[in-house]
Amino acid sequence: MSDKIIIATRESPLALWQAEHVQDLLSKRYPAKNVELLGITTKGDRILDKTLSKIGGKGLFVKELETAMQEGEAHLAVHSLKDVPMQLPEGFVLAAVSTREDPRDAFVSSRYETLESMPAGAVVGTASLRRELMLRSKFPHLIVKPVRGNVGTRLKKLDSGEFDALIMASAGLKRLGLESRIREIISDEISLPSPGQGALGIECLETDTETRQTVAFINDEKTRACCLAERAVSRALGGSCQVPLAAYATIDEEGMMRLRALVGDHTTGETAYTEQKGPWSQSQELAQKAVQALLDQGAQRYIEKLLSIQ
Ligand SMILES: NCc1[nH]cc(CCC(=O)O)c1CC(=O)O
Repeated sequence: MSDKIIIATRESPLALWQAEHVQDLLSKRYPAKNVELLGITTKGDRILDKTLSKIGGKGLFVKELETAMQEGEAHLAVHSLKDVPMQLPEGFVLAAVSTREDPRDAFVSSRYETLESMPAGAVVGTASLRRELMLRSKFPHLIVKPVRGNVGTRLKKLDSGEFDALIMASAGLKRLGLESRIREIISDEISLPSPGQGALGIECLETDTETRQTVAFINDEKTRACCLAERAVSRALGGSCQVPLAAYATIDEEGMMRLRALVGDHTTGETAYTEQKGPWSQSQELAQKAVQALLDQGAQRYIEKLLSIQ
């Protein structure tokens, strides 16, 4: 066994926190090993002037990390699972999915206490079509404005008065020690989370059995089943930032999985929604049922319309 483990990571503060977190877990588990980080700036980090859905989506944040693994410069990459494309490139696997930080969205504002209390015409910043759809369908009196950049950049834009509020992932804010910025955790009944939100995904080469075994202890089976069900729904429906889609699964004490998913048209707020329940051992079947239920409600119509205007 080699005595070094190299983790490829993006260099945003959140990505670094997450990579350092895994570095910590690995160092504690394997005190004899040297666990290092390899910071990489991805195309997604460099192009900041366009919305994510227009520049090609999630793949932009992981491709360079995958190249580093292919070229033997790193053993594994740590990602926010929700940023990982639904279909990994040939030759890569999700070696581990960690337990989740809070998967819900957060309301961040210095002007208003809650999303509900915002008056007509107030401006909410988000770069996510899923959050835009939620706002359009449930809070049509609010104005949605795109915001990009990492967590810190977005908060600066909020503080400079460009927006009245932001909707962001609670997980990112908590990890960065910015929990005090959260005015309200938005219920998952109001804002259904994104596939994989709050979980970390560890990616490595499929053939690298040593790394796969090394990181296996970080994997949480139930979280993995939930996230894979969510990702299966997303994959079947186009699976990218270009489609406003939410999918969120939980498993109760009796082992029953509850999978909720929605997809819609963020320009009108129209939404197809489904909820499926069954034993968590059948999570992939539940995902298929959810997809079928969404298609039965005309989900294809939203997806085609979106893809045609891009
Ligand atoms: N799309 C960016 C992104 N990717 C992961 C997180 C937060 C951490 C997570 O959800 O696991 C964020 C920030 C946000 O959506 O506000």
